[in-house]
Amino acid sequence: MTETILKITDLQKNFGGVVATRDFSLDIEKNKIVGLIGPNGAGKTTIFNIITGIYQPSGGSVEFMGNNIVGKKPYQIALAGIARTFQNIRLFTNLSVLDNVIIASHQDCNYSIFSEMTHLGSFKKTEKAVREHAMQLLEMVGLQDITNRIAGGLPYGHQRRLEIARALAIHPKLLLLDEPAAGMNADESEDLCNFIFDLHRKFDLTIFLIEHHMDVVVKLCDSITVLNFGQTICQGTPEQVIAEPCVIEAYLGEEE
Ligand SMILES: Nc1ncnc2c1ncn2[C@@H]1O[C@H](COP(=O)(O)OP(=O)(O)OP(=O)(O)O)[C@@H](O)[C@H]1O
Repeated sequence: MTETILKITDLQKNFGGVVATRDFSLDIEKNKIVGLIGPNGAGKTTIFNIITGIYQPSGGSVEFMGNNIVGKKPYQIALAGIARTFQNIRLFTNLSVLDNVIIASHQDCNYSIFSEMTHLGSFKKTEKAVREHAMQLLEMVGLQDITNRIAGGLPYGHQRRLEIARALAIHPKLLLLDEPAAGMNADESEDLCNFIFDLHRKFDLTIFLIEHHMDVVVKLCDSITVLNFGQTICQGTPEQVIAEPCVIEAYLGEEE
């Protein structure tokens, strides 16, 4: 039986006179990989920003695992189980690879300020567990040999992997990836696809991704939604979507 993990209904977002999202609805089933594509300015990132609580919608609803998440703060949504990466990678560039993941894990800890200040009891145990978990995540994303390197000095592909390790540190059920293959060549994109498939399997994750590289979207996704001017113009399997004349005109034509 299928289970809807994210239900978006009639979402609207206006920025003054600009309608960034218009009557957008989408159901995402648990354990699927779903793509969101469309030309620049179509409203894709705005949808991610609404799901993650960065923007409040002008109308409509977003339900995650049956609960309305509109109005919740970004950290509450993260703790509920939605993690994301950004179009422009966000890391603590002056900190080590390991510390970047440890800091991300702290969002998920529940020790008190008192135990933190006194370094007593649960804090010590939690710190040890956090560190071990961070190391496990770094191993999963293939960065286990460079845990002491400074994040800002890593090659681009490694920074992407580190950002994903940080996202995984909060034990998400739904992972939003905003243009994970941006700036990658064909070989790097191929590696990324295998990496995402691997994560999807190992962590039992549902993945919702924005991507301009059509080969990546077609390879990864169970279904794709195409957006133009804030509205869905087409939705279906990769094969259905790439055969749609309106998609070729609005998106693929532009790429060519
Ligand atoms: N904070 C904001 N203030 C005003 N307008 C905004 C804001 N954020 C987005 N917009 C506008 O909303 C529209 C959709 O932008 P959005 O970034 O969601 O598009 P996108 O599909 O993600 O584009 P890209 O592929 O270039 O990242 C654009 O017209 C954009 O200028």
